[in-house]
Amino acid sequence: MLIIGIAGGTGCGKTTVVNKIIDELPEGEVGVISQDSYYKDTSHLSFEERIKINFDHPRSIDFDLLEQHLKELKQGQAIHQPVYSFVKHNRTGDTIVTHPRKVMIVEGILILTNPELREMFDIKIFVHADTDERLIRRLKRDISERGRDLDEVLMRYQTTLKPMHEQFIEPMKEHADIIIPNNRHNMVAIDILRQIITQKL
Ligand SMILES: Nc1ncnc2c1ncn2[C@@H]1O[C@H](COP(=O)(O)OP(=O)(O)O)[C@@H](O)[C@H]1O
Ligand SMILES: Nc1ccn([C@@H]2O[C@H](COP(=O)(O)O)[C@@H](O)[C@H]2O)c(=O)n1
Repeated sequence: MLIIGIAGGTGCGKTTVVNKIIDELPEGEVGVISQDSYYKDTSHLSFEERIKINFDHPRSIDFDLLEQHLKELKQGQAIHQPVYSFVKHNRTGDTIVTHPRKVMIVEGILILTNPELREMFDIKIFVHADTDERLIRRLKRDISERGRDLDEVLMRYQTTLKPMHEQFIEPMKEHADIIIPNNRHNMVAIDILRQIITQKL
């Protein structure tokens, strides 16, 4: 199994890059684990308490479960990946059965901050897009898909997104094997990745 970690700030285009890689490789060869599925269970908190959580800090992620699941996949076992709701700010209680594949991609803003997880990646990728570009994309996406409004996104941006990005995410470029510039759609980078993956397989 080839394990690829794809990190980068919110809105940089991680999910988009992952989907393009899936499109480029034979069907059924690629599986995906999203860090978003591993936000800690917050069922014990009220909604008002949940919205105050700093979702851009590594402590908001259940890295133990993420690591355990990746190990199980590596051993050939299927896992139950939690389903996360950005509207409820909590896991839904549902899970998706994720089967081991020849290529497993782990994507998320903070996945390179965890040393144990980092060790498990055969290839570490950092997707880069400029800060203003990411904020514009985030605004559009969170308003259309995640039930947010302008004030919510901007408040979160100023209080947690920007400072956490500078403290935890941007420095992780140092650990990356490949940095993909993604201010515009970058099909050349996807093609190079496809070649690297095919060669390694
Ligand atoms: N290279 C790009 N150029 C323009 N828009 C993009 C690009 N990559 C992604 N997007 C858009 O930006 C938004 C956020 O992208 P997404 O892949 O969800 O980012 P991430 O997973 O890193 O948060 C989506 O609406 C997506 O369609
Ligand atoms: N309840 C939540 C949980 C997370 N977020 C934000 O999601 C971002 C990470 O997801 P991407 O798909 O953008 O990589 C992160 O920046 C969190 O602020 C949220 O808004 N609400």
